[in-house]
Amino acid sequence: MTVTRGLEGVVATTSSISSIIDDTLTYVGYDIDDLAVNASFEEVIYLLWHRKLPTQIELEELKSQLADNARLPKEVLDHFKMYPIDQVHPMAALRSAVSLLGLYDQEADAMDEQANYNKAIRLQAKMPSIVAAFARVRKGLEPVEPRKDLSFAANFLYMLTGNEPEAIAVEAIDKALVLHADHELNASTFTARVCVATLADVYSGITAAIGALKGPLHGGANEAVMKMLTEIGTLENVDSYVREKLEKKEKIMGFGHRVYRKGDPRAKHLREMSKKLTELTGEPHWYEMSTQIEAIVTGEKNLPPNVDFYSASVYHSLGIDHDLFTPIFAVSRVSGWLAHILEQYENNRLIRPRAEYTGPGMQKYVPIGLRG
Ligand SMILES: CC(=O)SCCNC(=O)CCNC(=O)[C@H](O)C(C)(C)COP(=O)(O)OP(=O)(O)OC[C@H]1O[C@@H](n2cnc3c(N)ncnc32)[C@H](O)[C@@H]1OP(=O)(O)O
Ligand SMILES: O=C([O-])CC(=O)C(=O)O
Repeated sequence: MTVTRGLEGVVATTSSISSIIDDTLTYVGYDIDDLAVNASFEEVIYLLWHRKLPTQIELEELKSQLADNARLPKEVLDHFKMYPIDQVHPMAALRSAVSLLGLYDQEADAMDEQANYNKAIRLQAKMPSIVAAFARVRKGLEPVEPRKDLSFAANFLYMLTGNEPEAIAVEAIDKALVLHADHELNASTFTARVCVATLADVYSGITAAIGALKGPLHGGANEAVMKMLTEIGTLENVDSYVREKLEKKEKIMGFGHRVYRKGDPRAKHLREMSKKLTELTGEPHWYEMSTQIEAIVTGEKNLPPNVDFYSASVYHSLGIDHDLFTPIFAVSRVSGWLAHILEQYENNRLIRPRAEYTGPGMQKYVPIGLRG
């Protein structure tokens, strides 16, 4: 047996959803640079699920299906009030709420194509409602009902704050959602596919994927980046902080990638947004600190920033609580997870690799009374 640690370079499936070749990311053949500038998140959802861009009529239909399904069942909202609110990370709340949603979906275990598509719509529609409602309930505020006249991105911000968001904030969130939507066989998507390849239901797959995204080596890195920026505090502290960490062989969050070598093509869009938003909020130091960190880490380790690095200062500039950064990633990535789950069901085979055993050789059972 040959063991490939972390499955690096192992090709575990075929997929027609997204690809990363020579540091270029495409969704269904469309370059992420093109989509980031031109497409709305709703168009991207359609693209990932149908492998084609929607016509105007198809887009309107998807938007109204999402709007019609955005309300949360009362049971989920009531459940939030039972959580030990001070200790619960919003990713844990999201993971639990998605699992709970499955209990109230009468089609939860139906496996036909239409039922699975219906569940995809419901989950995509309800994820931002869960994140926004939890964020409010934990502050003692009432959840805000979703509106049918707003875009997906605008509705999310509206449910979070209770106010109609400014155009610049909607533009930033919409672009962030487009950029995070899918990424080939990343850890959380692989988790979702492994889970549903047992023919488990869609809710199980998404619950598992949220768990995988939560870790700081994956989606949790965006929150960790903001923690680092806050700890550093000022431009003057950047140099010593970063060099000390590198000397101690500690990781700088938001840098490095398993697949990209020259750089993550999504990072430049978020860098640009970070510059614009931090200037607008009168806090350019978050961007300046970030670029200085980038210069040191790239210079010393030849490690470029990944998608999580500049998204931190973008979300911070929008006034979003730091522990909601990863849940926002999930609100976007659920579109990719769902596309992969539907693709897995279309041509399923159980995913079951092997492990090379490194424990002791054959041993004889010793009754408990005779053990030393
Ligand atoms: C959406 C996303 O999931 S993007 C990734 C988000 N995660 C992060 O930003 C966390 C920080 N980055 C990392 O931990 C890694 O780069 C990962 C997890 C993204 C990729 O991991 P791997 O492909 O397994 O690379 P691995 O961790 O083995 O690193 C290879 C080498 O680069 C170094 N390295 C990798 N990332 C970093 C980093 N961020 N800071 C400092 N050194 C790093 C490692 O220490 C290692 O050095 P060594 O060979 O001297 O021991
Ligand atoms: O692909 C990966 O390993 C991680 C990543 O960048 C993502 O999921 O967006």
